[in-house]
Order: sequence, then structure tokens, then C-alpha cells
Amino acid sequence: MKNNEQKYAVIGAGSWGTTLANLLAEKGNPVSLWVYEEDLAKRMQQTGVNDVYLPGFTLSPNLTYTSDLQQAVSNKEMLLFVTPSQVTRQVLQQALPYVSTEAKVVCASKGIENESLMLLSQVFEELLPRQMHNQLGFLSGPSFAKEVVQGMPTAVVVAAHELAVAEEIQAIFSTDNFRVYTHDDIIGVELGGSMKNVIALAAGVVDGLGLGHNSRAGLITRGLAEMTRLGLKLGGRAETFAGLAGMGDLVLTCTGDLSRNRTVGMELGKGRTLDDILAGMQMVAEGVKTTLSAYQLAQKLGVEVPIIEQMYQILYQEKDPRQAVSDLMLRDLKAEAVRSDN
Ligand SMILES: NC(=O)C1=CN([C@@H]2O[C@H](COP(=O)(O)OP(=O)(O)OC[C@H]3O[C@@H](n4cnc5c(N)ncnc54)[C@H](O)[C@@H]3O)[C@@H](O)[C@H]2O)C=CC1
Ligand SMILES: O=C(CO)COP(=O)(O)O
Repeated sequence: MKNNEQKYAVIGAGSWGTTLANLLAEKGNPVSLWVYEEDLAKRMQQTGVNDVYLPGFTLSPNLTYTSDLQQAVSNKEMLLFVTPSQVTRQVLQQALPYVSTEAKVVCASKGIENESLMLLSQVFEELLPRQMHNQLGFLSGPSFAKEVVQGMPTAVVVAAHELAVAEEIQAIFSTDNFRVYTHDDIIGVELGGSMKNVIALAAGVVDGLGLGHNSRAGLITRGLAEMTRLGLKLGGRAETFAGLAGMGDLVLTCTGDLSRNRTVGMELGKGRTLDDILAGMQMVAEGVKTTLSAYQLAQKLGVEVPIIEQMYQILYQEKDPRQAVSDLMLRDLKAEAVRSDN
């Protein structure tokens, strides 16, 4: 299959990028998958298996692999970026000179940049020319890669400025087992996907401490209130947080054993240090860095986010997880509300 027949490229061959590239390829599309690690790209070309990030699955023969970004992105109708959020800016910057201005550009990463505290939609809109902003889409929702690659029924959402663009992206990705909904609240969809990772870390801590089902349910619910409050302040809509990219992904990640973020939280709850946990992980637990961004963003905007604040102190100030839980429980008694700062 020749490269010039390829309409689609996927940038990032972690577990999610590989899964989505495979989904497009299984629909009959020749797809170029950009692999950061040169040696992995070569092995994938030979074996059709991503033995680092998605071992055990033989990928579609419609996929080709390259670590040459120019080759991957040139002359494509749709580019899907799925790199860890902290490197997305630099990968996009490198790719940009070769991206067709006609291309639809979709991002499926979940995170908030450190230092700039920008959502990835803001990063894309800063770097892409103005006329391409309406061609952007943001894919999010409850979707463990391992279940999607096995064809388990999954529902996700894609947000874009224009409904017609969201619908085009919906059509590109939908399959019998991968149901894509459209949305117009980019900020809400993105923030839901990013913030749920922080709450999943906290849910893992609670599980690692063995604190039972009541505490986890309470944490998920109050976590959703924090996500919503911050989202409203940034211009998102409350109902978005009740949807797939909000509550849907929050429930999945706070309860599912496949979550890397929840796993990191559990290990913290069991008493391991963050450095020790991360040293043993090849995959990304986005919530670790997003916690820092979310905490700083909330401070800057004057939004009260007690769970995120405790998670920040556990991760970055070596706070004892048990003390963090106790401090949350002993806060001033409140009325249950989402919109006010409590
Ligand atoms: N794995 C999943 O089930 C899902 C992941 N996501 C999101 O997708 C994004 C990517 O995550 P995964 O595919 O899970 O990654 P992963 O954890 O499976 O793999 C890490 C990826 O980062 C790449 N990488 C590391 N350093 C890099 C650098 N300096 N420049 C470019 N690439 C670099 C590696 O090549 C690899 O592709 C994250 O934002 C994640 O939150 C979203 C939905 C589901
Ligand atoms: O975003 C995800 C599922 O929707 C994946 O979650 P983890 O990154 O915690 O594994």
C-alpha cells in the first residue's frame, strides 16, 4: 500500500494512539502511525504488534509505521494527536510545517499543560493558523484502550466548534462497537477528561488505604462537583460534566482496574513514594502532572477544590494520605452544592 493513498495519520503510538489507529485501519483505511521510538517503529513494521504499550494484539495490516514526523503528517486529510499532554506542544510544533491547512486535526490526549496551565485546545489554537480552528476536534470519554482494541462496546464524545466538523469526525471514528457522540462544549469535554485523572488518583489513594465503598462514592461525587466548578469558571457548561467526558470517564477511571491513574493512587495509599511508583512505569499517568496544573489553575481563578488540593499535597509535598483524608473530612460543614465555592 502506497503512502500517498493514506488519508489519515495518528501521532503517538502509546496504547491509545495504537488502538485508535488500529480502529481506523480496521475500517479499511490505510493509516500512518507515528511512533516516537525508532526501534519500536521498526519492530511494529515487522511484527504488527506494539510490544511496549499494547502487547498481545496483532494490528491491522492497513497500518504503516514511521518515526519520521514529516512523512507521517504530510498530505493527510485527518491527523489525530495522541501524545502525552506535556509533550503535545513540542510534537505539534515539529509537525506543523508539514500539516495541510485543509486537514482536520483531532486531539485525544487528556491533560493540562504545566506552567502555561493551558488546555490542549488552547495550545492547538495558539499554534495552528486561525483558519484551521474550526477544523479542530477533541475526542474524550470513558475508553480504556485495552477494551476498545478488543471490540468491547464503548461510547465517547467529540467536541468541535462546528457541528458539521464534529459530525465528520464522528463518522470517521464510529464503528459498530465504538459509538461517537458529538458535542459543542470543547472546554467542558477537555476539562472533564483531564480532571477525572486527578480524581482517579484520589480514588486510588482511598482504595489503597482500604477505606471502603462509601468513601469512594463520596469522593467521586464531590470530585465531580470540583471538576464542574472549575469548568464553569473556564467557560464550560455544567451539563457537559454530567456526560461521557465528565461523569462517564470519572466513574470508569475511579473504579476500573485498568486505570493507570487509579493504580498510581492505590500504590500511594499503600505507602509507596511517587518516585518509586513512577520509576516502575513506562506508561503515562497524566493525572500526576495535571494535578499540579489543576491546583494552580484553581488558585489563580479562586475556585475551591479541596480534593485536588489534598492530591496536590500528597504528590508534591509528601503529605501522608491518611492525614489528607482526615483533613477533607474535618473541613467546615457545608450545604451540598456544585456551583458555589464549597
Ligand atoms: N490508554 C488509554 O486507555 C487512554 C489514554 N488516553 C490519553 O491518551 C494520551 C496518550 O496516552 P497513552 O496512549 O495511554 O500513552 P502510553 O502511556 O501508552 O504511552 C506513552 C506514549 O508517550 C510517548 N512518548 C513518550 N515520550 C515522548 C516524547 N518526548 N515525545 C513524544 N512522545 C513521547 C511514547 O512513545 C508512547 O506513545 C494521554 O493523554 C492519555 O491520557 C485517553 C483515553 C484512553
Ligand atoms: O482515560 C482513560 C480512560 O478513559 C485511561 O485512564 P488511565 O490513563 O488512568 O489509564
